[in-house]
Amino acid sequence: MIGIVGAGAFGTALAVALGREGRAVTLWARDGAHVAEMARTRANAGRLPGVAFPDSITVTAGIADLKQAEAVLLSLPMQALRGFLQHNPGLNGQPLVACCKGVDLLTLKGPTALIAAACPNSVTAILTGPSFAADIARGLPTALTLASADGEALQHLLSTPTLRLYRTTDVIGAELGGALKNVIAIAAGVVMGAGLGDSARAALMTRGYAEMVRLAQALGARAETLAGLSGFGDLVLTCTSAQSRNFRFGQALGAGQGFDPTVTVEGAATAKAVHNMAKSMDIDMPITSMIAALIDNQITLPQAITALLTRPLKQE
Ligand SMILES: NC(=O)c1ccc[n+]([C@@H]2O[C@H](COP(=O)([O-])OP(=O)(O)OC[C@H]3O[C@@H](n4cnc5c(N)ncnc54)[C@H](O)[C@@H]3O)[C@@H](O)[C@H]2O)c1
Ligand SMILES: O=P(O)(O)OC[C@H](O)CO
Repeated sequence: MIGIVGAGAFGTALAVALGREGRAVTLWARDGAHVAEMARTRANAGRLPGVAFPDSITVTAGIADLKQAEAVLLSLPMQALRGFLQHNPGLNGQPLVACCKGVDLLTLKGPTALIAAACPNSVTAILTGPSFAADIARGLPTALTLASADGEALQHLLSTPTLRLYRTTDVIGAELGGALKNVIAIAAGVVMGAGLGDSARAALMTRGYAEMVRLAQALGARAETLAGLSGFGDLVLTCTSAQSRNFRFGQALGAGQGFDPTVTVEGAATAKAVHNMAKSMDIDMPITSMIAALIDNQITLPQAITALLTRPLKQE
């Protein structure tokens, strides 16, 4: 049995994709009423409308029901992961696969470091890469990165004919790719929302990628990991699709409009965390820092655009 923590869009989509292949999946959610509704309707109308649960999915509000899982996928928003782990020490010892993208604002740790700190007896991994929950749930072809010190068994456990997992041991590179691209996706949304055009977005994505690689390499990641699915691949997807919540949040910011605060926008907190991290390491991340300042209302949109366009001319 595969355990999944978090019945949001992504956790539910993974449950459906794996369940459709006949694999037994237990999907945990914290809210008993939500679990009861999913059990009754065999769907998660709030997060993944129009997708029926295969028979092999069981839903539960009891975390102990995941005790026998071959692996537990943690599909929670990044800023909720640390608290969840603190309150559920019983997971220690089980293989734990982070499915979240971001950096914890308080500790400046990524998901696998948080898991390793809370559950030192667990094998840890991260599943990341370009994938919208709705696409996965519809059975559309998707390729992801599974990063772990030794992820071969997990790769086979979690791959399906339409959900193809590529394996790497560069955990830090894979998780930073997923975390940092969300910040650049907000910036790409700002560019489009402010009406600066497709050429400006391409420039932003390219310079954004340069700063992603700069920080990741300084933290020990391999540049080729950033060039793969979890970095470049996810950057392209998220910066160019209105399916992305990070992109849509940026669009609203750029257009001076409000945005539903209940929608998960991982890049917002991660922008602040990465800005703090880069500052302490004396690494230049102008786009990320601009987005952090913009979200915090420390600068206005015209000021942000002017600051980026008037940076000293330099070699590419
Ligand atoms: N949605 C996608 O297309 C997609 C694709 C790839 C990766 N991801 C990643 O998956 C992670 C989860 O995103 P999502 O889209 O499923 O978000 P979501 O907003 O759809 O769902 C988040 C779920 O987590 C639950 N939750 C929040 N705080 C919790 C807590 N403290 N304890 C227990 N449960 C809690 C919520 O009730 C909700 O069910 C994010 O890091 C995101 O970047 C999402
Ligand atoms: O909707 P977003 O912006 O959280 O993006 C979802 C996934 O990360 C895309 O790979």
